[in-house]
Amino acid sequence: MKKKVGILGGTFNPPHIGHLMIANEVLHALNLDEVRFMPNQEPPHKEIAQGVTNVDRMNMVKLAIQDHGQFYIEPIEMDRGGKSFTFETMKLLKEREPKTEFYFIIGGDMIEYLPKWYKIDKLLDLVTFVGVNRPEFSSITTFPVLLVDIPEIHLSSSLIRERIGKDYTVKYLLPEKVISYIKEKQLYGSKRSAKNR
Ligand SMILES: Nc1ncnc2c1ncn2[C@@H]1O[C@H](COP(=O)(O)OP(=O)(O)OP(=O)(O)O)[C@@H](O)[C@H]1O
Ligand SMILES: O=C(O)c1ccc[n+]([C@@H]2O[C@H](COP(=O)([O-])O)[C@@H](O)[C@H]2O)c1
Repeated sequence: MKKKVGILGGTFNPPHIGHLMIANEVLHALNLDEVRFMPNQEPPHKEIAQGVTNVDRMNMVKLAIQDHGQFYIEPIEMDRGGKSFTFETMKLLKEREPKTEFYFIIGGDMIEYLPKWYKIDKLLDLVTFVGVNRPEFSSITTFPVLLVDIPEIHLSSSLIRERIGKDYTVKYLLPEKVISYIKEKQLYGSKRSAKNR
């Protein structure tokens, strides 16, 4: 039997419970062997908020996934310079692991963006896209996307960055270990002495 691997590509700035939940939902819905969290080096379509290094994003993802036996990190985009076009990445992964079936997991915002992805038609030959619903975005698309219905969570890394910047609570929105890392490194304008977590 072929190995079935989910890939959750993202900027993870920072990783939050939405990411963990969608990865776990898809893992079980499609009976995957594992899900790999794949932080991009340079997102093709947006700027990375300042003050956070690639190493910080990698470290935060590692901390976020460490308690789940079927979650792994995929460092391939961090190991390669330049913009992280998914087509280039998946071509490389397919060369390395020709027998693996890859399922690329995306939320509603990325489903809407699919027409603009680099070499999307060729990418569709390399992966099966798996879409999950996300509040305020549509999952309707003319592209072949396998939809997995998940409990919706109205949460984003942007909201977490904004709250931390205002010293407002983020407890339960991301793993405690990631919150401690953010405080320790004083990311997103957080202060070590912050009263709220
Ligand atoms: N709450 C959510 N519900 C469904 N999908 C999500 C959710 N949060 C993130 N995703 C999906 O996870 C993947 C990685 O997302 P990303 O790391 O960019 O987080 P984000 O919360 O969208 O970040 P930002 O607010 O900085 O743009 C994307 O495919 C995105 O659609
Ligand atoms: O290859 C592309 O053209 C492309 C365009 C937009 C997004 N992606 C990838 O989609 C994943 C989710 O993106 P994001 O912004 O939600 O972190 C991440 O792995 C991105 O590199 C890829």
